[in-house]
Amino acid sequence: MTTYVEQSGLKVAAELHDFISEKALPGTGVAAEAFWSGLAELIHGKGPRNRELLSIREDIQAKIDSWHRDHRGQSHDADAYTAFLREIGYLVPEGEPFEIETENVDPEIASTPGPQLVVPVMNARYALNAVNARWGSLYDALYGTDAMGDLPAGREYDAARGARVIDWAKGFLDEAAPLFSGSHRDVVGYRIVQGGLEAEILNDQDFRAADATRKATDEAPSGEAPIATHSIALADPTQLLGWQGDADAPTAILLQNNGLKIELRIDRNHQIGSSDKAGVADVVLESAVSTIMDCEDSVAAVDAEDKVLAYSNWLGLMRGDLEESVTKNGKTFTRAMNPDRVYNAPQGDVTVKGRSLMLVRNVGHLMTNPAVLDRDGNEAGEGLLDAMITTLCAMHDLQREGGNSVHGSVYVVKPKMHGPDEVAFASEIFDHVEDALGLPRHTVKLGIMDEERRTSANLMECIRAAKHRVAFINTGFLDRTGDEMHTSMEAGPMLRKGAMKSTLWIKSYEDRNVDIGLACGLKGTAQIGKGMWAMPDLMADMLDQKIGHLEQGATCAWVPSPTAATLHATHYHKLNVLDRQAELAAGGARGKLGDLLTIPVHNGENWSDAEITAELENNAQGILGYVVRWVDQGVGCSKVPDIHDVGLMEDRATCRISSQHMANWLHHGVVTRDQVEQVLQRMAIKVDEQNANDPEYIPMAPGYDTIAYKAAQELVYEGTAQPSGYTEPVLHKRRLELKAVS
Ligand SMILES: CC(=O)SCCNC(=O)CCNC(=O)[C@H](O)C(C)(C)COP(=O)(O)OP(=O)(O)OC[C@H]1O[C@@H](n2cnc3c(N)ncnc32)[C@H](O)[C@@H]1OP(=O)(O)O
Ligand SMILES: O=CC(=O)O
Ligand SMILES: [Mg+2]
Repeated sequence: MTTYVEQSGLKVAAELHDFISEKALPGTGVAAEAFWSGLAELIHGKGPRNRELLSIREDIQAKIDSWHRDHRGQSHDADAYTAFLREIGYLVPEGEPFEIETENVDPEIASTPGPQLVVPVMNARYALNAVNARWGSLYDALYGTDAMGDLPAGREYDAARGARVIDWAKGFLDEAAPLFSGSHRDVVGYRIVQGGLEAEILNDQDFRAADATRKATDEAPSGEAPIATHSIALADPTQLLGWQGDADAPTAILLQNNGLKIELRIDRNHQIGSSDKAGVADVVLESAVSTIMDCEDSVAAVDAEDKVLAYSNWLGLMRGDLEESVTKNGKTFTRAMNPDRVYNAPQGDVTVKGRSLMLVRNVGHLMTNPAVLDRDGNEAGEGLLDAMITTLCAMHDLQREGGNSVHGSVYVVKPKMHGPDEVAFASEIFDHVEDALGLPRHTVKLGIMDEERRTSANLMECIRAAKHRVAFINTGFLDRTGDEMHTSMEAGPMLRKGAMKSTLWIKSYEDRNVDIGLACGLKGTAQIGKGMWAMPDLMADMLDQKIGHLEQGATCAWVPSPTAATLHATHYHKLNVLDRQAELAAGGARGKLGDLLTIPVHNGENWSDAEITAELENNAQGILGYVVRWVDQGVGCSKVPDIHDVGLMEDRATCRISSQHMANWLHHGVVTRDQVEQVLQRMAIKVDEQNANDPEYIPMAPGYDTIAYKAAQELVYEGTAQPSGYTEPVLHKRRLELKAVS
């Protein structure tokens, strides 16, 4: 039973009340009375509009459903469909061209293309790891993953594999920070001479003849024995930003390329450095330039207890004092936030950020939460709570030097908004929050997730609706795929999930997002981001493919882990995104609205029984593997093996896709309910096996009546009725049920 405290007409769960009064408010200068009355006004003042926007969603969806039912059996008339979407207000008129006017944006967002990490904020261990993932070891990322094509064979250090890592990394340095001539592979020592980097390379006679431009350090008179070494500068000497240690024997060298930093760590006593010609012990890359601390799809937060954990961790990150005791490989240590890094430089010391720039993802407009009840006893809008409380917590950062934002901004990512009115509403919420907390107007910057079809279709107007706040737009293609299916649920059976990647709508969606972002002046002020790499263990594939996001013009793209951030960072050294954006802008818009509105229903081909079963099994396994941890253990993001045993990142958005897909095929009779139930049961056995080593695991078979199993059934069987196809209502309800019985 939740104990509530009466406050300004609200009922606030006691643990949330204590958190706000004792932890979040002190030090902000905001009086308790001002906070609670501001929250009450927000909930009572904006709650009705919030509910109205949700009912507009339902109303529009009902009209689209009817249109498809009325046109069933006829060939699709794209013009009539588009006219209908305009008539019902799904498509709104586009206004005059404009440019965003967001101010005080930190360079990590405005002008430094690089990886963006996402992390469940309720997991302090991971969140701290994420904030420290601003810097990551390239050697470790290459050695410990399949990035070079294979995995390490055992736990002992494999020197041959180590040599391949070093060779890869030095080849990378030759591209990102080339020497005037020769290769980093041949360097036997680095030093700083007159503020410039000099790389020592062993002489050879041919080299001397071939390269008259090099600088010899101990040049021997002509005719005498060959000199031992000669020094070579960087091809672009301005790439050197600083160093640590003596100029003659630096311990670290800081380089920069395309706005991203690279640190060579030099230590001839280190296990790796001692066997390296140049004493290089590691190549450390600036990796997660920014990180989204996620209160949304990667967490399971259903009540005050959960929300307080999420808010406490965010507060600790904003105060800079979050710590967690971590036990790893038999050792226990305290994980805290890394300090900034200081280097020598010709013009004095250079300090660079040691931590990733943090954004916080609030929840969208849909859910409510029992942590606070309004004056009528209804649960408060969770998005309203997040807005007020995450901003309050971020005020601790605004009041200290050397924290997260050096420009006095708070970065909030707002997901799952449908169209410009909902974006305008989000901006109004933050107007209210700023007034209540005494913050200057537009302190809070907004990241707009372009992940619902009505937002993609009206993206320019969505950006205009928050033009003083927009700090990013991002193609959340996972939710977007779920919404694609739900919006056109009545149009017919959808393509197989894997085929969605090569559809016309998705290409147009990705292109248009960049086109519109550039046209609205985001370049140099705000991020244009792309989606998650959802296969955390397939790093070779990521290295191969994710550069595509930069080619598409994205200044950041999501990665699931620090290691992925380090590897993805190498892409930003290979391709200068700001140049690419200039090229794309000059080429004109590519994505077409007509293509965006094509519906990915299957084209009449006959799927074999085996294909249908494979599709069902894949989806069922993903749902069940995710739901068992969400409902039974409160884990909102998991790595779940698919039917090929590839670990996939599953969160609420991927669960939305799988459940909507199954619901769609069931709805259109591609499969029967019996077939679905058999597959769910078969996959439940498999998921039970996969979790056999987890002592806290609650098996689903042979009863198939656990709360988690029922959640999976409901997500599928009631899938067509879920608002926008979201999984939150079912997951929250079932998790609360589980919490109540345990
Ligand atoms: C559609 C969307 O909305 S996408 C956005 C939501 N998704 C996410 O946020 C994904 C975030 N990623 C994750 O949660 C995890 O990487 C998972 C669940 C995918 C995999 O987690 P695990 O199975 O525990 O990963 P694995 O065992 O390979 O690695 C664990 C180590 O990596 C670290 N790690 C993994 N993911 C992250 C992360 N996102 N941030 C920081 N550290 C991380 C952990 O701290 C841990 O290291 P430690 O022992 O030193 O603490
Ligand atoms: O939030 C991201 C997505 O892909 O959905
Ligand atoms: Mg999403």
